[in-house]
Amino acid sequence: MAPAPAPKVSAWSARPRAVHAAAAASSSSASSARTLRQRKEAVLREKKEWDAIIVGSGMGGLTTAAKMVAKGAEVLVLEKYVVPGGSAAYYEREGCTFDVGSSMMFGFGEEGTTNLLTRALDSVGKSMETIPDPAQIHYHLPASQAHEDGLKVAVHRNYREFVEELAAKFPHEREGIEAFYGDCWTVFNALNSLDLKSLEEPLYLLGEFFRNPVGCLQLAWFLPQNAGDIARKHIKDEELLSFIDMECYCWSTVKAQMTPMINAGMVFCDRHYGGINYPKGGVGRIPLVMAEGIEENGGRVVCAANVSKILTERTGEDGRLRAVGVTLADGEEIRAKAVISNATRWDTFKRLVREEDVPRSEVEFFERYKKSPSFVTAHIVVDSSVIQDSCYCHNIVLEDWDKIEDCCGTLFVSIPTILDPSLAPDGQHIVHAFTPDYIDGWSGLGADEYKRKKEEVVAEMIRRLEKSFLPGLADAVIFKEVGTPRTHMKFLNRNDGTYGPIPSKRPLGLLGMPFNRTDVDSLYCIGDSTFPGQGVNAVAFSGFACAHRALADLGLEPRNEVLDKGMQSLFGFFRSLV
Ligand SMILES: NC(=O)c1ccc[n+]([C@@H]2O[C@H](COP(=O)([O-])OP(=O)(O)OC[C@H]3O[C@@H](n4cnc5c(N)ncnc54)[C@H](O)[C@@H]3O)[C@@H](O)[C@H]2O)c1
Ligand SMILES: CC(C)=CCC/C(C)=C/C=C/C(C)=C/C=C/C(C)=C/C=C/C=C(C)/C=C/C=C(C)/C=C/C=C(\C)CCC=C(C)C
Repeated sequence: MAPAPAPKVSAWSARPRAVHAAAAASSSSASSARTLRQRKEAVLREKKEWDAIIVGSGMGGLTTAAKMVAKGAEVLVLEKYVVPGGSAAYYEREGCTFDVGSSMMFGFGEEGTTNLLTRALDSVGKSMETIPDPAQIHYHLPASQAHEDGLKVAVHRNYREFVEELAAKFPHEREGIEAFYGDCWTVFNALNSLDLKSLEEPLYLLGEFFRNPVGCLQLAWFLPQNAGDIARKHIKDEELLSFIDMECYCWSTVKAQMTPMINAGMVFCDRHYGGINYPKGGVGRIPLVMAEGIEENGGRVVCAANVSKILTERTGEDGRLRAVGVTLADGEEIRAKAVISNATRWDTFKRLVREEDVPRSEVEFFERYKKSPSFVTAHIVVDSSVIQDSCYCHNIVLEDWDKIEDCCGTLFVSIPTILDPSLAPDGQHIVHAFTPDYIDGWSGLGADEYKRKKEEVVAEMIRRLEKSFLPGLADAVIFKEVGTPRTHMKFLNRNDGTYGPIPSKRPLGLLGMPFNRTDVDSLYCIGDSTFPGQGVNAVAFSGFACAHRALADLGLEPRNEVLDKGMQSLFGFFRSLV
């Protein structure tokens, strides 16, 4: 994840990106700000009350909006930054288009029900050209007695090819490998047979149960389990178990024993089923195209609109607390029947909601989950001669198994120009290198010290890349832009720049993760602080689920009040066990 100063984009508009960028290039920053302000004022004059306001236009927010406008709801998305997308946005420099953070797209295939990005676009009448990635990741892992030159494994798009490659490195564990990934397929096939909607909506849940009891029971079985426990049932080799830890860590930022099995099933199979697919023109195209579709379906996506408070009132005979709208940083109040927050839970309940209104359930969430680290990221433009033809787009580098979870331990590297050369000028490649780090080490530094520390960290990244698979990298660098946890905090509005929540202690699978409703009526959460957690396809699921639940509460989808109440109590009971 990354990045740097604001892209020179003048205003959000429902136009193709080329037009958008061209408009940007011709605008001064003062006129950009004016255009954004004028558009915001015009949109706010359109209605006195919206069906739903969505705070933030990350992929969680946009997916929710897309599913809601498709059912006729009047939805306003408010984004603090100048373009939509959050972690999936883009910026442009020196003729290159950089992905701010997300670059490995799950859920972008053609088949099944788990391809949530494809389906969210489809719901607003949009589709995108994608480029299939032949491998999800190429791992460059520590050397051992058995693997003297380091453990090198490519996770091929073709499942059998991947299993054969791994089994060739661990022949004595062939059965364990087949059994562990086989369990992952059981999870995935069950997920991929459901019409994915809100688990908080009992009519839907009962319908799915009667349609597909085996799939639902399989999911219920795996729901409280973690990937590490299942792996340990089948596999004994410590090096292979460390490999499974890395397979989990590189997307969940925790090892296998802390990673919910449902999520592992999703990630370890979607990469072979639908495959990893890169959107032509860069990841930042997805939010632009989706926002365009939302607007074409009557919704509004307004940028440079910073929400400073979620408005609550005690209304109705029951006197219960309800969210009734938001206040913007410029003091403007906007009313809505539902407020949906795509900000992290820390930002939502420690900044946007008044302290006296924070429900007990949210305090418990802060006890169960803590903030994962942020990232130091470098977008490096290099002479293309340094990237060999055999190089894959996504790579992981680790030299010492004990350092997998350390700050700056695991090094992630994407080279998106391998898939889409149009992102950089001819003869150049983009190397996006990033490594986990906490805000603490970056807070309170003076300007010179901050700059020096950035240089040091990036020099070390380049040194490691030269040693592992990019010899000659240092001499090939043309341009580099470095982001730190401070950058993430500032531009992505994420508390301490965190990548998302991680369990404070060993979780019961996904049971501790809250769904979309909160204990403040009409206030919902989406994004990575809700079920099923981090990841673009995961936050897209939170959007599908939240849209369904909120539409039911607005009377735009079927609901049954008695069953709803029973379900709420049941979930409350489950969570008290956790
Ligand atoms: N696949 C990858 O390579 C990769 C890499 C990085 C991140 N990701 C994933 O992306 C996920 C994040 O998606 P998300 O949708 O939950 O969140 P997000 O952080 O992407 O988007 C949240 C949006 O809300 C906006 N916002 C926050 N507070 C606001 C306020 N007060 N007013 C107006 N706007 C506000 C932010 O500016 C941001 O645009 C992470 O979980 C991570 O896993 C994936
Ligand atoms: C209620 C009861 C009791 C029962 C019932 C049962 C049932 C029915 C259940 C159901 C469930 C469900 C539906 C679930 C769902 C889930 C999901 C959808 C999930 C998803 C997930 C996803 C994910 C996790 C993803 C992730 C991803 C990520 C994070 C990524 C990342 C990446 C990165 C960081 C990059 C890397 C790079 C390089 C290597 C360079």
